[in-house]
Amino acid sequence: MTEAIQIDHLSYTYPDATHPALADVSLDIAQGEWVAIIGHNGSGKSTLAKNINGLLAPTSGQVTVAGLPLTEENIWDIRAKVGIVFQNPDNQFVGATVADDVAFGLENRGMPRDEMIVRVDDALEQVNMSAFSSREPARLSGGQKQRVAIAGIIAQRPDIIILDEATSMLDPAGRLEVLQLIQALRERQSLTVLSITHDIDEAASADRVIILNDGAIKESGTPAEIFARGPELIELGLDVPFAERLKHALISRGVNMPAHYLDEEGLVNYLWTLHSTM
Ligand SMILES: Nc1ncnc2c1ncn2[C@@H]1O[C@H](COP(=O)(O)OP(=O)(O)OP(=O)(O)O)[C@@H](O)[C@H]1O
Repeated sequence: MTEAIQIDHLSYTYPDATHPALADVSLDIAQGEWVAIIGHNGSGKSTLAKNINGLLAPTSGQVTVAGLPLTEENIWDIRAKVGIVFQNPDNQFVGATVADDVAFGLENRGMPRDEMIVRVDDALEQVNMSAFSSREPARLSGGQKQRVAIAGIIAQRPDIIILDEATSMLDPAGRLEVLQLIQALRERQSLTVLSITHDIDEAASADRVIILNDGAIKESGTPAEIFARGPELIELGLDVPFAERLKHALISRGVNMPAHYLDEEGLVNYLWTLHSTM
């Protein structure tokens, strides 16, 4: 099976820097996998994303995307396979209406109008925004704006979507909207998702979580494996899910709690069993 993204011994040092922003990072992401990269400010997350879509060229090492080595000749083919949703929904709009905006990338590729209309309608339907196609993007909520930005990407039928802090400016409802959309898209098509995030709920939605620390991979595992290391995460300056923090607070007060990771629902269910045996 082709890996969606292969990163082999990637190092990157900014031209004016003495310390590498990425140091010997190796990572394979399978087609259809959802991987979340977490790490404190300055750990190298954005630098990694920029090395994956060719905005930066590795100082050493190799990046391969959908089987294509990232080189100057392949860069446009690779960018057609990788869509990036950025942090600020307001900076992503170019069209006067939602439909124009979703069509923009297709127009740039010179797609015939008939095919373009079908793709735009299909993409808006997939993000549940068909009813808004003639609206002005500026008047939408944050979550709706990010859904339109995602429609603009899926209209181009990429293999990989990178969410670069894509939910960080949204309120909790908007964040949930976007995460549920990504889940739904993945159920319908084999989409590889790489989310770079500070948001612990977004990381918890992934198949695998990778912790970057000082430009290197510190840990990699399922969300449950990673979040079970609560105190270690706090030491790395990372957020810990509410349920995990509560569990540790209860342990420190002498309550007997399971060692494995519990999400909120799991914690509530466990606390009920304690209550019923008292
Ligand atoms: N243009 C640049 N020139 C020099 N150094 C840079 C540049 N951009 C980033 N760096 C440095 O590279 C390291 C990694 O930065 P990067 O932005 O990739 O981290 P990050 O994990 O994405 O941080 P954040 O969560 O704040 O976005 C940091 O030490 C940062 O100061």
